[in-house]
Amino acid sequence: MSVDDEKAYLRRRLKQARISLTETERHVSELRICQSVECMGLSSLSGSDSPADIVICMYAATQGEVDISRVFPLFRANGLRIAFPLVTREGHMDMVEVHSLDDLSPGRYGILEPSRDAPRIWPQDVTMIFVPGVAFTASGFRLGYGGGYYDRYLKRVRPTATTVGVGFRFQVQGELPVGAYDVPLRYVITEQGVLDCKTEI
Ligand SMILES: Nc1nc2c(c(=O)[nH]1)N(C=O)[C@@H](CNc1ccc(C(=O)N[C@@H](CCC(=O)O)C(=O)O)cc1)CN2
Ligand SMILES: Nc1ncnc2c1ncn2[C@@H]1O[C@H](COP(=O)(O)OP(=O)(O)OP(=O)(O)O)[C@@H](O)[C@H]1O
Repeated sequence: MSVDDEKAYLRRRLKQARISLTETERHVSELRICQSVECMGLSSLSGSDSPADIVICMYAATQGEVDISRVFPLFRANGLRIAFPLVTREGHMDMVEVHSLDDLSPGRYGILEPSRDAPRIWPQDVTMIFVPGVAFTASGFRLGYGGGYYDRYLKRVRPTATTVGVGFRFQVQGELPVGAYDVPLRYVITEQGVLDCKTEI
């Protein structure tokens, strides 16, 4: 199988598995995952930055991705700045600050997005970014929908930004086809806990 065929096969299989979860399975896993997302996000408050200087990038779940939006109110209550992806053109996205989930409306690919007119976050200001995906490895490699959006975006954030993949445990694969553009993530959160990708092989 060619690398592209292998990626296409994995995307099909894992997207199917994601939407096949029962409502209860999804609910239980999402609650556990959100606890880790909460801890990880709030850990950014223990550094020297004031909360207003901390920018956390979230995402609006689509196609059965883990929905982490329930942590939004807690992050906001702690004064953190939250941003969501906005597709700007094919293969490219920016992050836009969001004050309320009501600021989001359906955009490209039907995903909830912030307004095109709202100010963009400077990628160098990103403190932490939660990254959805179709598949991950314990070493932090990630397979997305194939648009290269996160691959390109992760190259623009500051090197000290904490990059965190979010998925269900079955999305963690032993190996994935790795491309030259792939930027490995620092952590991967699943319902079984947090994988520290620096210590995983
Ligand atoms: N929740 C979420 N938001 C995100 C991403 C993501 O992966 N998840 N992105 C990260 O990339 C960007 C959007 N990228 C996407 C790229 C392709 C498809 C998609 O559904 N592609 C179709 C085929 C193309 C089409 O419908 O035009 C498919 O997969 O079948 C969705 C999102 C920005 N926002
Ligand atoms: N930094 C980059 N500059 C130019 N092209 C890139 C870059 N990153 C990725 N690409 C291209 O984008 C396409 C998709 O890459 P890949 O299959 O790794 O996407 P993905 O990680 O599955 O998708 P996404 O990041 O949108 O979820 C590939 O053809 C790749 O060559």
